[in-house]
Amino acid sequence: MHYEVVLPAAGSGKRMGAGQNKLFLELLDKPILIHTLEVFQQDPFCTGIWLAVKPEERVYIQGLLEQFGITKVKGLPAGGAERQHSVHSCMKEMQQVDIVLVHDAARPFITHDIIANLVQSAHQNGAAIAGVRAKDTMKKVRNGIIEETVDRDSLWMIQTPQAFQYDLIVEAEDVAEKVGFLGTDEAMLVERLGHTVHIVESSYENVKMTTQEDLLFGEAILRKRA
Ligand SMILES: Nc1ccn([C@@H]2O[C@H](COP(=O)(O)OP(=O)(O)OP(=O)(O)O)[C@@H](O)[C@H]2O)c(=O)n1
Ligand SMILES: C[C@](O)(CO)[C@H](O)COP(=O)(O)O
Repeated sequence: MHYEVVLPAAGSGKRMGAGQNKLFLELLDKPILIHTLEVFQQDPFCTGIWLAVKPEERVYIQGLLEQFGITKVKGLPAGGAERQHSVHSCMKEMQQVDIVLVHDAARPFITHDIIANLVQSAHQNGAAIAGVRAKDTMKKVRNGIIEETVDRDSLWMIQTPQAFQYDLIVEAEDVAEKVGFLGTDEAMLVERLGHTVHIVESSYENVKMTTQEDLLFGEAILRKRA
């Protein structure tokens, strides 16, 4: 089952504190962005990549694509103020396909087997997202006081990729924009339409490079996989 992937890469990396787009930081030998792009460049079922970028970074990124032989990129639309807007800008340029994956460019350790499971589930069910079971006890806190301990057995830590049948994610993004709804992932936009979203068990290695500590974990994963 073929798919196209949307990679939002237009963030500011505030929590990383690198003073630049965190996706340009190198893990061992190349930028985080290239590690992520190479997964999809090498996946035979990926027929196109859409990269949401900051306009001022477009030329630099185009240079990286050429340097590392990333040839599947179909477009570099301008990202928006929020991650959701960056994804939507790619969806507005993408032509009809069967399955669309949305994947944080800041998650370079996704694997082909998890992608394949997500694509298959989205093909069968309409929507499927990556996640792993919560490892810590989770509690609701208000004003520094524990309000509720949430049953951990039903809690998952949600990741990307998030896979959707094309028409479903287009409708969800368009409706969200129309009503001004802002979610922290694409699944929220589909859930609010009343559509079921399936979970596909992912890996604890599929970590999002968000803070400095994540870089240490990331380089350890690369060394383990070498
Ligand atoms: N307006 C935005 C915000 C985020 N992203 C992208 O969405 C992914 C996940 O977002 P996050 O990890 O939060 O990245 P940043 O927003 O850059 O990080 P921070 O919140 O620390 O500033 C990243 O690949 C980031 O580049 C994007 O394309 N457009
Ligand atoms: C989409 C996501 O990666 C799922 O966990 C997460 O919500 C992105 O959050 P961010 O603050 O935009 O990185």
